[in-house]
Amino acid sequence: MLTHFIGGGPVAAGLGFPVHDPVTGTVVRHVHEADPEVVDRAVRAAREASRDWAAMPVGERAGWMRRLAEGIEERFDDLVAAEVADTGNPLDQTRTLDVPRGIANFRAFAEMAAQRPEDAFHLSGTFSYTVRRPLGVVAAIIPWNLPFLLMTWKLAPALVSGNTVVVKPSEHTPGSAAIFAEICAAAGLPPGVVNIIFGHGPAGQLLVEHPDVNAVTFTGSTRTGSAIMRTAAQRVKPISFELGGKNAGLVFEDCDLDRAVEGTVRSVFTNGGQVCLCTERVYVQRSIFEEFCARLAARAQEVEPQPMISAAHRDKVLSYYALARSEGAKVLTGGGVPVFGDHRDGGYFVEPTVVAGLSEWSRFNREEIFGPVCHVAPFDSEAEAIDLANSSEYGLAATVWTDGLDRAHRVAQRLEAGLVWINTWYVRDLRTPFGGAKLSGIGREGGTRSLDFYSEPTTITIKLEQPDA
Ligand SMILES: NC(=O)C1=CN([C@@H]2O[C@H](COP(=O)(O)OP(=O)(O)OC[C@H]3O[C@@H](n4cnc5c(N)ncnc54)[C@H](O)[C@@H]3O)[C@@H](O)[C@H]2O)C=CC1
Ligand SMILES: O=C(O)/C=C/C=C(\O)C(=O)O
Repeated sequence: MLTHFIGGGPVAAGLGFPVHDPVTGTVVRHVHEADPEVVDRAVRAAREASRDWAAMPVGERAGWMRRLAEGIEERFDDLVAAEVADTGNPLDQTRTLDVPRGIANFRAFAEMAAQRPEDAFHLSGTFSYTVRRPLGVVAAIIPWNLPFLLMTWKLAPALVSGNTVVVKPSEHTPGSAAIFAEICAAAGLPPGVVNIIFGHGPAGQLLVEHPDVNAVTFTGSTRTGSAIMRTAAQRVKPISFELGGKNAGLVFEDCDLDRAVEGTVRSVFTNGGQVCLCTERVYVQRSIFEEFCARLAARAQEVEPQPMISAAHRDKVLSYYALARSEGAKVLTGGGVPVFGDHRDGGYFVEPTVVAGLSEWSRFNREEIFGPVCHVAPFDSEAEAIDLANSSEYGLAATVWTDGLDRAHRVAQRLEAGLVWINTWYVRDLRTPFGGAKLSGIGREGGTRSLDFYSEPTTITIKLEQPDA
């Protein structure tokens, strides 16, 4: 049974719960569930480690980040195997995206923190400069879709900024976090700097409400973000949220159609649509609408189905397929459950699906589905396309497909989204601000934005003696 990692060692406490393989539906491992005592123990361990870790020069902490990156490299295959077993994500994607990003996250934030200049200002006989102090103990609540990528995306900047951390991975995906605990122990990371507790939502809630937790970083659903915000509000804890999306793709008639179709296939179906950045609403200029739809539907039929994370999530996605039909949609392809005739029939698969014909105000077009599915609709003008894209309560990401340089920039700047990709999708530079507007989140992480969130500035102003004339 997987144990918590507290104060540098394993802690076997709390009841056990099973984790299922999404590909077959069978149990892959059992895990301890954190109870109030475990949560308290983890936060106390983090607090005890906090003073020495915060006092360490940033260059030394950056050295620890590089050692953790090396530890990930050494355990690369184990991490990939654990991640694939828990998530059902494609092996190739896990080898090229999820685990390599863990390495990149630690290396990138080590460099950015070590080289970061501080603010300094000179004003009429005074000199002001800013120093940054860590927040203390940070709670990191992680989802299941890209678990290792997202855990390390939060851990690296929090740690290098001098905070100690208690991580709660998703109940569906504890495996890679448990291996990361072994990596921390093998590297000799000071006990209590990283603590990992397992469990469901209530364990996360206990962590967020713990009086000795100073800040919360969360990626996941808007609904849970809202619950965490209510809890954190009681002690006015800083929060950083990356939440859901209902992302739009805009396909203009002056696009490279091959590139737009392939890019949309990627942006809709990657990871079974279980990435917050995936496109769920595609708007296509009317002159190319029929051709685009036919080509997208044909390509969707070639996409290898991927399991959803759980039976409950599969049922949720299927309920949206049913909803689309009941709302009067035309199903261009998919809409059901694939039959393989092998062990995968016990898993949580759904068919890659494209639908059309629904109103913008249908539930299907308003709510995040988080599956391999999109709705396609025509538009007539650039202004209408922008209005349609912005008509969502979410504002995370958008894609624009056009060969018109002026149009690309004009449209991108008018979209109410934290991230806009032009003629591409999901290209990441870790130095850029990452996050969303409206229901998609609060704040931005990435580069100096992460370092800002995980630290508190103090401005120091000194009166200068005037030099002798
Ligand atoms: N990145 C994203 O945009 C994601 C969106 N989702 C969406 O959310 C839906 C529900 O999936 P869930 O796995 O339930 O996502 P969730 O957002 O509820 O879970 C994410 C994490 O939050 C924890 N958590 C749940 N309730 C909590 C609380 N009250 N306080 C503190 N931590 C809490 C969970 O244990 C997990 O570690 C999915 O169907 C999908 O639509 C899910 C995962 C990621
Ligand atoms: O940082 C990335 O590259 C990806 C982030 C993805 C999410 O935050 C998500 O799917 O929730």
